[in-house]
Amino acid sequence: MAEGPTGDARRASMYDPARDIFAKEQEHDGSAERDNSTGLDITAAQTTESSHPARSTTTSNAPLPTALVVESKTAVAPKQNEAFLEEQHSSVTENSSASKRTQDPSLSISPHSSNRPLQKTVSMADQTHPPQSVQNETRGHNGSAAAEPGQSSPAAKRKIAEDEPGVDATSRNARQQQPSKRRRREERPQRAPKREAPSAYSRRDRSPKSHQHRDSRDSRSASPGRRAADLRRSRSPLPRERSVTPEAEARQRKRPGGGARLGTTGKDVLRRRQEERELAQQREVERDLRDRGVSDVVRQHYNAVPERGREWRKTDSKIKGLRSFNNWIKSTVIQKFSPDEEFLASKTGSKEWAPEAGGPPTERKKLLVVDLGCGKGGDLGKWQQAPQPVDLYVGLDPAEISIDQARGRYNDMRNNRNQRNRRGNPLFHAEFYPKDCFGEWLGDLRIIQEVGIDANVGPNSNLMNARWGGGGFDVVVSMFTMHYAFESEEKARQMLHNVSGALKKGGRFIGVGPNSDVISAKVAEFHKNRKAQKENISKGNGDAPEDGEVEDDQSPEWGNGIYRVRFPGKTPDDGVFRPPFGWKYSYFMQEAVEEIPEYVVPWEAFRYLTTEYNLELIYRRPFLEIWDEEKDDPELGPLSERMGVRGRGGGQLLVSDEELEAASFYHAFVFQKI
Ligand SMILES: C[S@@+](CC[C@H](N)C(=O)[O-])C[C@H]1O[C@@H](n2cnc3c(N)ncnc32)[C@H](O)[C@@H]1O
Repeated sequence: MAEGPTGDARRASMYDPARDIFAKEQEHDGSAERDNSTGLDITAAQTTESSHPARSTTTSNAPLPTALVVESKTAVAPKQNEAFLEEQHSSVTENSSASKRTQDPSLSISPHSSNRPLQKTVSMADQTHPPQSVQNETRGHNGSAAAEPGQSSPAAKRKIAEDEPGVDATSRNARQQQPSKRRRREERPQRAPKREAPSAYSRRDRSPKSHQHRDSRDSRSASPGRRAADLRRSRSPLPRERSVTPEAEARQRKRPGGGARLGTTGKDVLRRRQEERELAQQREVERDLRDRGVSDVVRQHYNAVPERGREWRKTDSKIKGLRSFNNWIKSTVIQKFSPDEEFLASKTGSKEWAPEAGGPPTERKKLLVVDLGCGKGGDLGKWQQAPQPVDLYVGLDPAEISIDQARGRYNDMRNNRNQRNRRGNPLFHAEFYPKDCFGEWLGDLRIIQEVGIDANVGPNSNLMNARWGGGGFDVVVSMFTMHYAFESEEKARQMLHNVSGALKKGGRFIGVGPNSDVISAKVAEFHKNRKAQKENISKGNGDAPEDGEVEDDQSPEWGNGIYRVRFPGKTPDDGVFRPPFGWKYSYFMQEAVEEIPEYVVPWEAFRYLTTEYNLELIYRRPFLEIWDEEKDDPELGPLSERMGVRGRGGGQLLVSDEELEAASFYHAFVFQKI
């Protein structure tokens, strides 16, 4: 049996399994009520059509940068999506009165969504957005100063003095009566803790003017004077967490003896609250343990996958065709979507500089990239070849051994005498950390803080604080990792909070992963065939069933000699995964992974969630369509030959039919932070 939703975080617009909707929570009577302003109904009526996937998808009608708008003619999406995003659109506009928003902060809609219709359902083929130049902004800095390492407390030092041999009690008393130097020092107002120097990445100003200077501020090329000036600049503090609970307020108001004046009712209330708090803590611990169960399996699995080296992968691997194909797809999305508008504009001739024209690459603004689930660093080379040079690459993954291997790979690249890429760009700076990117906040990593991450994103974000916010990364990337986030709503939201928080406005979220349309179609087909089989048998046609042959508890499974997908339990007859979280299946692929648990990422639910985090879809394609569209591109075509996807000189495909079938399980997507 596939697991149901496991997240129970209290947030605006949580998935409500009882009613199969994303509903806003209203606290006034203690019960969750649906708020139509953003609620998303996935009712039975709407989903009846979804078992017939339509060749259409939805996209917002917000204008996009020309260079980044890529029209999809063929992305497959269940029709259900049209209905529920349509509903979302109408309910947002119906309820968008400013007065309502101000009265109830939980209903606040992001500046973007309140200024324009949030969603419109259109076929991607119909997309004709006017260009929009996403303005680079000067953003507020939210990096926080690191605390100084702790020193031993004055009390502890006094205790040591008391125990000092050779010091008699009288002189000790005398010493204690005199206000000691130490005491006087303690009584002086404390100075603010010393701030640590920000890294070169933390001060990257996003105003166009400062672009000219940005690279000179890089720690590796900055002049001492400039760096000193950088260090002198103060950071804006993170918005302080306010005491929001009644208990916290009560604590602040409390005066000596106040407790005695509390009546029995007051004490009962406090006791009840205390019990509630303890219960909530206990639930949190239980949830942590449960989540850690699956995460540990995944982490241990990837830690155990051997690193066999490039030569083996290119020659001896039984799935070398598939490896090459998947790598080419990743390179393709990196090449197409990592550059920013300014860089693309310069390539199309509206600016003078272009790498081919011989301008030094360091004059250009370089990219700051964070890779969620970087594995063993297999994509480092792809980033090194990115058209717009990368300044910083941060690789994160919960598998510590993989992180060590990624770091090793990067060090090998550094030790290579020829570090420059085909375009002459130097090797970027990279850092690697073990991190669960879907269960934890990325902002507790120092390098992420220094570049910039804004906690104030998502459905609960506060408009006032949002003005100051904004992450500092140009690109967040998730290559074959997001399916681990859909274990629960809480994890899916944590992932999006990290992604949106880390991205600056206009930044791109690039990913590849299993395509739920393929999974839904396979599951629906499985149930259809079984139904037909049962009907056939009950009509007396066909052979009598073997014991357990047409049992209800059978579940879908498919694949071929190199890959296999297997659901351990019941699946929806129509292939529509409701609720959208926790649908576990096992995935097996030759050499790459043994059977490990993954979770369906129901595309429409994911799309809906992204809108709550100001992420706008700009591209989505199944892998095989990417090949069809890009294989003859003047750069990507030859790249496919160099990468061993096809023979030299436009030769034949070196990927077997079984490998292509395995590749058809995946799609690529790109969102832009708006
Ligand atoms: C199939 S590998 C992909 C690795 C790499 N992105 C690539 O494309 O080669 C999946 C990776 O996701 C990582 N992963 C699993 N759970 C994760 C989590 N909670 N946060 C970040 N990464 C995770 C695994 O450790 C593993 O390295």
